[in-house]
Amino acid sequence: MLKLLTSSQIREADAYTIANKPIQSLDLMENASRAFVELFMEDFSDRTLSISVYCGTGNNGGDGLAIARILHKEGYERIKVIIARFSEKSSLDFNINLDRLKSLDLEVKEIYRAADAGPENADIIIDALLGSGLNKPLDGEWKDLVLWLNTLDGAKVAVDIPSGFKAEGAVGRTDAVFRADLAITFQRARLNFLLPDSSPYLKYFEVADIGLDEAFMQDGEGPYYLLSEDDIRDRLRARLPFSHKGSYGHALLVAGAPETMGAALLCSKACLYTGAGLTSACIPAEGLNALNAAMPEVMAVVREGNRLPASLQWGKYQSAGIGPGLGTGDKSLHVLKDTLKNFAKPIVIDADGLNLISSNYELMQLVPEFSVLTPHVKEFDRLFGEHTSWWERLETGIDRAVTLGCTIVLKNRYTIIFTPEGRCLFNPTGTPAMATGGMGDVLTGMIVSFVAQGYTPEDAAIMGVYLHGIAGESVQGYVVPPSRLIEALPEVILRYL
Ligand SMILES: NC(=O)C1=CN([C@@H]2O[C@H](COP(=O)(O)OP(=O)(O)OC[C@H]3O[C@@H](n4cnc5c(N)ncnc54)[C@H](OP(=O)(O)O)[C@@H]3O)[C@@H](O)[C@H]2O)[C@H](O)CC1
Ligand SMILES: [K+]
Repeated sequence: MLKLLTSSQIREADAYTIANKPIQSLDLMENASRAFVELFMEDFSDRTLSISVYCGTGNNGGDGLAIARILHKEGYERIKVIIARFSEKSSLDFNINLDRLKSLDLEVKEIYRAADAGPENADIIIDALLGSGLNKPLDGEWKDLVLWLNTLDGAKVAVDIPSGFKAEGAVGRTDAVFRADLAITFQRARLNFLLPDSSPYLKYFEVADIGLDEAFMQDGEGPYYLLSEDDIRDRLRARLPFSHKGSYGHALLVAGAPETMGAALLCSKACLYTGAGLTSACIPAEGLNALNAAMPEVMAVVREGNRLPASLQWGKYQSAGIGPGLGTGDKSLHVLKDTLKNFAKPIVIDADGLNLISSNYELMQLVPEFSVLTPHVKEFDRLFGEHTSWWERLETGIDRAVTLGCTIVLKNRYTIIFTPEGRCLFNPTGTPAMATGGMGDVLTGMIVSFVAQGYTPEDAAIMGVYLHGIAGESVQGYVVPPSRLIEALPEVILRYL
């Protein structure tokens, strides 16, 4: 897991690296600028594109000057540098890079007011005005310049952080932020890049390694981490010789209503394809034909009149999940209550299971410790109250996971897993093509399956979320139908052994 850091922690890592490695601050700026250019060249390889680099006079601006110089060396022919002299101060490394730039045959313009900028019709606008040094919202000349840049047609690329964008903390709705198509950021993704509140200001980001001290960063304070494939390799166990279906657990999925049997079918199939030894679906009688026809491998536990059968032997299941397509009527409420009371082991709760708890919050007391709750944003807010920013949701998620002793999986482009110990893990896998109904049902089935196989609920959530995203990425196309994703699972999981 990569530790994710706040801007001030990255600045500490910067200072630590300079103090403890044989590297000067100017070299770090050179590293950062080279790393930026390497990634930039992959996206914009055409050397005839016109590029305007807008620089402040701090170190973000210093990066901009170094980037302009390196791009020139790389053969980009049409580079212009515009320096915003809106502050009397300038950093040492900025000044040195300005001297280095002056020896080159490049157009450099210094402006003292936003109104002096332009005309501008460059193909690419590089924003090196302000980076991690931002300490207040943009106003005055800065704001005017950024608002004007936002009106231009060129592709917009930010150095490190779009100017005016808060890398962490609640992102206020403001226009005074450079609206970047791409940010090439240094060393670690910024926390707010991973939250939907960044979407008006940033379409994509890439991370450039600039050589900051990794051990120092990993030891930093704070609950935020980014999952990586090593986290799956470290957890996933091979299926052993002489193992049999009993070795991989029996999973029970309490799901479906006559009109929403699809949800029950998807989560049961995902459970089966993720490797549970046995999968049983507890479904309404009306869905029995559908289950038998669609999935001969899955066994049925039939709910007549939406009542759990008295014969249900709870003890024979190693894991259970409840909620997909269950409905929110009174009988579904009884089914949920009985399941929570009788199963009495960590359980995966999704969709209508969560909606029922939202409207009957006393049920939360019945939720066994170490259970996994898998809300999307609306379900999260129904459960824990309305939020005005995703940053607030991060704070709530950490707090509730600890107080409830549960893992909470807040589903999104970068799904966030809050663990009972108070960690907050961002998942990088998945694609926007996965934004379609039924995806959540699949994830639930996967997590239940991993719990059945003996993984802890927290590990099952980590593996389920990460592999769900990888399986989604493996299906090519404009949209990923959940049933196609499920079919990719056995092969995708095998890659991580
Ligand atoms: N470790 C790294 O990640 C490295 C980062 N590098 C680059 O350096 C910047 C950070 O540079 P820094 O000089 O610290 O800060 P900025 O360039 O972002 O800002 C400069 C000064 O601007 C002032 N400021 C802050 N907010 C505003 C505002 N809203 N309006 C006007 N002015 C503002 C502030 O100075 P004050 O004296 O006014 O407080 C800033 O100090 C980082 O983003 C990277 O691009 C290095 O190149 C390599 C290592
Ligand atoms: K910037």
